[in-house]
Amino acid sequence: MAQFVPRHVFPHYGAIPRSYFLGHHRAGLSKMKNMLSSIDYVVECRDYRAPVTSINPMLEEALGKTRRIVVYTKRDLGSIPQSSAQRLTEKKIRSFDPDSAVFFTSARSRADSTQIIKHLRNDAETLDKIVGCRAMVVGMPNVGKSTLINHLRNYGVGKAKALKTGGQPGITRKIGSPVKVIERESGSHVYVLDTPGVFMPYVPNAENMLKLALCGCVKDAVISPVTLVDYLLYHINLHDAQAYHRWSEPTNEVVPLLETFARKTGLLGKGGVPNIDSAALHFIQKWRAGDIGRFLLDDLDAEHQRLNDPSQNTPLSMTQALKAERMSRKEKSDVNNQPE
Ligand SMILES: Nc1nc2c(ncn2[C@@H]2O[C@H](COP(=O)(O)OP(=O)(O)OP(=O)(O)O)[C@@H](O)[C@H]2O)c(=O)[nH]1
Repeated sequence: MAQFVPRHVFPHYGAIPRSYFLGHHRAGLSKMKNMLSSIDYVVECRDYRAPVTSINPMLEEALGKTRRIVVYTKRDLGSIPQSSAQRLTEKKIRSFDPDSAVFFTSARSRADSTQIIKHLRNDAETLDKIVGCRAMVVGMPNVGKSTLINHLRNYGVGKAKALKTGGQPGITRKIGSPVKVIERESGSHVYVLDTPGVFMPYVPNAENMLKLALCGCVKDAVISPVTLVDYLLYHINLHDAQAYHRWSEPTNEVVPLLETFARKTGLLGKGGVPNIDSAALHFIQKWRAGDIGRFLLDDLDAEHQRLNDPSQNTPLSMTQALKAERMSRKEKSDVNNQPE
């Protein structure tokens, strides 16, 4: 049998939507900015599977110089615990933020969250604050902010879950009340505030939009699930084309893969016809649960080069991003209104 050759380039970035900036994102961002003067720390969450792509330049711009802790969430979905690959990956990720305290967390690991508690507890600059220390947890939608706060509370003060979490973005819509995560004898306790996930007004690079959608930062209905699985398949094949052997031989063809997947998992419509969209959503869910390989969607070496090359590294300001989003909407409506 001929040897399987994965695709080295993903062929169709064409008609992918590039924005998902909702009313509560805009309102949340503006409220966060107004609250900054009463905040000691920003805890910025990024997704471990897309450590560079899940940085939101809008948040970086808005939150400016406030002291920052960077937390890469969902570590369990991006690497194998204690492996040398994990150590190397995390060394590279750390190098992106040499001036911030950087943590990697998995909701399954108590030790990961405890490291953050230790850091906050020992922070000399907030030890003697009479009113206590306030940290605001920010990041893209669905990145795991509320989950992180629940864990910090549980491991810090032994209390049960305080915040609602869920598999789709937008569970948190407003800035929450302070949640105590550390008690200090001095009375300078540490409180953490949850915030609504904020997306960008416009994502200049269509591939980044696919990565963010796969990580769950945009609602599943925004991009066709079959396109998402096609893009995921491209990545899976580059890492381990055996990862889906339960359902299919290695393949670069998304529809036949989804047909066999639907047959083998019983996702059939009328007359036993495979339900392709439903199969695509289930396939993505399996990957999000860590069942079809654990790897990063970002190429860290390429990202490192890009970040060090000023000609390739011009993040859009909020105004530019909003303008780009308006232009893209106008282009779309012009195309739709053209006579046949
Ligand atoms: N496997 C895994 N899943 C996680 C982890 N952290 C969070 N999740 C899951 O990710 C989903 C989103 O988590 P949330 O805590 O609701 O995310 P959020 O950032 O508060 O979301 P918004 O309400 O959109 O702002 C939930 O299904 C969590 O169970 C993690 O470390 N590992």
